[in-house]
Amino acid sequence: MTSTSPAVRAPLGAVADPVRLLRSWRPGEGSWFSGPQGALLTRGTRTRLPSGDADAVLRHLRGLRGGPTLAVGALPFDPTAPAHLVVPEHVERADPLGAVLVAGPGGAPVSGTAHAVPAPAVYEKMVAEALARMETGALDKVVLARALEVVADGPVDPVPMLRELARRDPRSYLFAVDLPADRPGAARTLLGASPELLLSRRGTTVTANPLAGSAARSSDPDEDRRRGEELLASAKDRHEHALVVADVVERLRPVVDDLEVPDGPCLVRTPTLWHLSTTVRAPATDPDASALHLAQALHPTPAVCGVPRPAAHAAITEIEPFDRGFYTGAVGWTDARGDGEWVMALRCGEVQGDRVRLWAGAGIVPASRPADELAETAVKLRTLLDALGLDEG
Ligand SMILES: C=C(O[C@@H]1C=C(C(=O)O)C=C[C@H]1O)C(=O)O
Repeated sequence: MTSTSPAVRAPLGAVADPVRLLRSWRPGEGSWFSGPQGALLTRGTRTRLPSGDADAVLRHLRGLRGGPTLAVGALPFDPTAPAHLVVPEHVERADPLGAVLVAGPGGAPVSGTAHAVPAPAVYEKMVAEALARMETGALDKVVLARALEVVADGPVDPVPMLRELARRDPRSYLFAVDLPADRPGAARTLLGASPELLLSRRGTTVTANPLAGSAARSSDPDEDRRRGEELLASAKDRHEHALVVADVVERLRPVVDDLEVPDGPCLVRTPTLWHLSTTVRAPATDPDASALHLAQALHPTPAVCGVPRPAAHAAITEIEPFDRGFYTGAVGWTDARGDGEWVMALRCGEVQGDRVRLWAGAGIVPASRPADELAETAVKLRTLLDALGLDEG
């Protein structure tokens, strides 16, 4: 059995007040993660890990004496690209933000311009191109994304953005990951409010919660309920969802025993969208299969890539006009016991200096229509645009 520091071993009980902890996050100083199981704030960098190799990371963490024995960071969409993982100097944990009202001033509206990459009409052509590839039978599903480049009139402060994301959806997986700056003096932060758990391992339980299949919410409660029910009954969305669950199950089965898989999806909601959701669970039996190992066994799932994976990955590389970087990768932590939580890097943006880049994608299957998929990405972009107080343009 490995020894771990009290900070890491502490149950996710009340160690600190989550709202106070959220308010103390500062860009360039550490990272923030919160979700239904609790909140975690890191400060400082004790070691920057040279690679995301899960065996090497677990060995490193188990060899540490004193200080936090966990690594936090981000895995890129492309599993062959470098991960960003650090062992922090300090870790503080707190209860979940839950429904706690994150009071105080909301987001600070940013003034500036947003430029779509590519233009919306080009995104529709990208979807049409994916549909043409599907006709040959080489591709069953692919997730295609687009980006918005915001150029602000001055430096963008991610602190009020994080608070605003928390205020709007305290139950989401909220994150602000300190990334290595690529310009001197400007902290670089990946921040967002994701609805999707890639994988967690806590004590004796492994959990994955793939989402796929989406519908915009409505401010009218009857219409909102109708849209949720329509999504749950939609053959197109259930098919899109089933492809993801099948892949997650196929990749988890060899590495865990006794996987529990529900018969069908249920609905989950964010402030702007309904999603189809399936939670799969298994007992955690292998002490050396850490949360990072298991997350990497799944990533990239067809919720963000497609089926078959090689053809979908190739389509994304050829059709999307940018490198996704950490968007549709995963953010989170893994510790010396093997516990950890990795969340899909979705509904997020990267802030550095006066620039913010936001992304959103949609799963394309043969029954998809380009205009609907464009509309879905527009709704997904709202999460970050609302935190910035901006419109798409
Ligand atoms: C790709 C994104 O979301 C993913 C795609 C979904 C879909 O196509 O229905 C739903 C949830 C996510 O797995 C995104 O938010 O950018």
